[in-house]
Amino acid sequence: MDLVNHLEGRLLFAVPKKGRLLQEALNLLEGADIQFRRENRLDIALVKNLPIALIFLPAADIPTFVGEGRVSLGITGRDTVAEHETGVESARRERAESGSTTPTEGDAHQGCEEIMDLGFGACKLQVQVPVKGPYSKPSDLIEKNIGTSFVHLAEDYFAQLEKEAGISSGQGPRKLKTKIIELSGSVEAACALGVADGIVDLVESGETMKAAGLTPIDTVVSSTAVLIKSKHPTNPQLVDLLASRIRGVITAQKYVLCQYNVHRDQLVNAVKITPGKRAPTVNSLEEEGWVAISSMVEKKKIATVMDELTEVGAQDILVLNIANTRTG
Ligand SMILES: Nc1ncnc2c1ncn2[C@@H]1O[C@H](COP(=O)(O)OP(=O)(O)OP(=O)(O)O)[C@@H](O)[C@H]1O
Ligand SMILES: O=P(O)(O)OC[C@H]1O[C@H](OP(=O)(O)OP(=O)(O)O)[C@H](O)[C@@H]1O
Repeated sequence: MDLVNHLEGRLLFAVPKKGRLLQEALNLLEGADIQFRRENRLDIALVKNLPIALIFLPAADIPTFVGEGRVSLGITGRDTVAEHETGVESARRERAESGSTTPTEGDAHQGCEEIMDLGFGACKLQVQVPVKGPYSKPSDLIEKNIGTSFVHLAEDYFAQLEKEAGISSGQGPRKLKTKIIELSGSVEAACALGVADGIVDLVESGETMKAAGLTPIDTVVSSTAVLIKSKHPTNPQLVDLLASRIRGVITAQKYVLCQYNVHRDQLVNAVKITPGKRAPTVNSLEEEGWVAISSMVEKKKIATVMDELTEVGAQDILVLNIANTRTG
């Protein structure tokens, strides 16, 4: 089937085609009951149960498609959104300063709006230097060579440093004294191979940089995966519906339901321990003086909460996983 000709009337939703965000993004789509089958080697998949087409794109390109309004919705890293928006802004500024009338990427750009943090893909874009080297603070790298895949964020960062040091006359790559070298991957190898004095690259566990003999000296951006939308989506109601479903899945993943019985004398203390998202549900038990409480609790806090409930005399404490939610 020629899928490209079946996109009419469908909301386009961009999903990372590979890499770190792919699996978690697919899990979210499944949780939101977005049903599709991706044919081998095809980067478009029609959704069976909703008027949506999924477009599988490199995570770094998704802000371009969404920002220009070609695709209405996307899942990508906040770092890629920041890089794209910074690039557009810098192109606009350069153009305005030069008085040029040649169209640039920024002309088609309406902008991306972040709908929500998706809670996975946490990483930091950091300035890294060789452990056994002469650089210990970011300003030591002014006028040096910097390797990165995030050229616009790096340019902005060093423009700011140069300004603070009283070296540069303003922003923009042409005025920068520090040399930003664009690399598309394995950025951590650049220092050891003599291409760069320092790098600006993503770090999660820190293992890659440690193995490459590098150490962080600053963080440029902290990132997680985000759901973004274009300024003028083709079907705003469907965007809201999908956002609501995805929010429900994320909440379900983040919380558990805690149920227990406690004596009415301890009700105030118990409610302090499990205040719930809105408020706990409290029901009377058939047994005189006792109540049954059920409340949503953040998964990461549940062990401590159970300890504290036990201390106030709670009994029959049960913790249940939540399959899905729609909460206020
Ligand atoms: N080590 C990491 N830990 C967690 N998230 C990361 C990590 N590296 C990257 N990310 C996140 O995942 C996004 C996609 O990066 P990833 O390297 O997986 O993409 P990719 O499309 O495979 O790109 P490339 O081919 O350049 O590696 C990044 O923009 C960032 O938000
Ligand atoms: O802190 P860590 O958990 O070790 O992760 C950091 C590494 O992950 C990313 O690279 P990726 O594996 O995507 O490879 P690439 O940059 O060479 O494409 C990033 O560019 C670092 O190299």
